[in-house]
Amino acid sequence: MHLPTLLVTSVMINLLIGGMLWAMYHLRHRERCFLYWAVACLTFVAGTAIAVAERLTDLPVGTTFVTHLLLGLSPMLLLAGIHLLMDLPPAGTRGSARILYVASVIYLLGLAAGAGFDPHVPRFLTALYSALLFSLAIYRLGAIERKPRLPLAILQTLFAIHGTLMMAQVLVIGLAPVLGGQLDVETLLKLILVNHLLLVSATAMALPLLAFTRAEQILVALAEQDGLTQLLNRRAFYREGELAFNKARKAGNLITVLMIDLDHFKQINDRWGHAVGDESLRTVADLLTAELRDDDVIGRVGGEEFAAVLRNNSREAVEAVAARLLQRIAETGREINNVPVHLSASIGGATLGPEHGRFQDVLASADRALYRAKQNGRNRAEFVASPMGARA
Ligand SMILES: Nc1nc2c(ncn2[C@@H]2O[C@H](COP(=O)(O)OP(=O)(O)OP(=O)(O)O)[C@@H](O)[C@H]2O)c(=O)[nH]1
Repeated sequence: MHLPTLLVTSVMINLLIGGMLWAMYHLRHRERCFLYWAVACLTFVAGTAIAVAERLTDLPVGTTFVTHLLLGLSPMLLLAGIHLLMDLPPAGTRGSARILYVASVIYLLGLAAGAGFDPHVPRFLTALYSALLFSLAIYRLGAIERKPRLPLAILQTLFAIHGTLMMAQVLVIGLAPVLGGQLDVETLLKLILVNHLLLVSATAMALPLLAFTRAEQILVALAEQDGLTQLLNRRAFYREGELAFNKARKAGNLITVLMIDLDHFKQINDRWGHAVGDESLRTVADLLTAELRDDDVIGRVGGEEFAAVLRNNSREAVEAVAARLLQRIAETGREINNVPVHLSASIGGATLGPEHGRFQDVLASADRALYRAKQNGRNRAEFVASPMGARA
């Protein structure tokens, strides 16, 4: 392996990838994560180029410091780009931020103190610092809740291999003085460098994949969301409800559908205006989200009509939930936007029974119960009697 050839190849690959990311930054309406990643590639190129120049000419001592500063900055920018893309706080959690600051200060001081003495010292420090950054990146990626799973798993794997490789470099340099002639340090370091180059290229390919799947995920979420209340829209609610129905059927569990319709909503709009009407809808949506469980399915299925699928509940428990919802809607909706709206709702409920062959059948039963609640004076809940729903 000819080292200058390796380094020049590295510069070329990173220039190409950096250029590609730079182009993506412009094509993707200046999405800043691409800029960070492009600059990460370019700082790596600059660091490597200075390292080559250092080998070929007699550059002053300070250049080693600058070289490694750039090489250490590169994974840092990579991590910052991921934070931007995934809407994570810039420095991560308080614990990881502290680790990052302390490590960065030690790294800088170590570089400043050791760069002039032995060429292996800055390589040792940069590898150690990079390994730490890769570990932090794995940790931060693991903590992301809404995941585009595949690209995140690919990136975590690449970071794990890269971090291990950097630790191997640390070990090789660290053990060299102890093992003396038994270790062919230069050959091992070249081997690590080749793998490092491959990993840099693979990581740069995985980053746009992460950005694109993330963008698609956001678009899909928007297409399934009701713009006013952020609840599931009708289509998404039906799909999720059907999934819950099929799961419950298979497992022999209960589910209950609640149809929740606001009372005399037309009058609220007519009397107080659409802004108050909209705020009332948002208030009820927030209330449903707060009162129901995380794994319940909640949607806005019509203008002033909401629906929920409650999982694994007995009829008695669901009746108590409905009563609590009515009470909370009346309490919270007494005054909205400083006007006495006196909001109330009617609820129709149906628990999965043998007569329900499809999810739509449970919905139809809940709709009939809702009709009864409206007929019987509103601000109340009615349930469809079901042979299976009665026991639990
Ligand atoms: N502000 C606002 N109003 C809406 C929205 N979607 C539907 N509506 C209104 O909701 C009202 C629904 O009226 P109706 O279907 O007659 O029902 P209601 O007045 O609630 O009467 P009952 O359901 O019988 O108690 C209509 O006036 C719609 O214009 C919305 O997104 N925002």
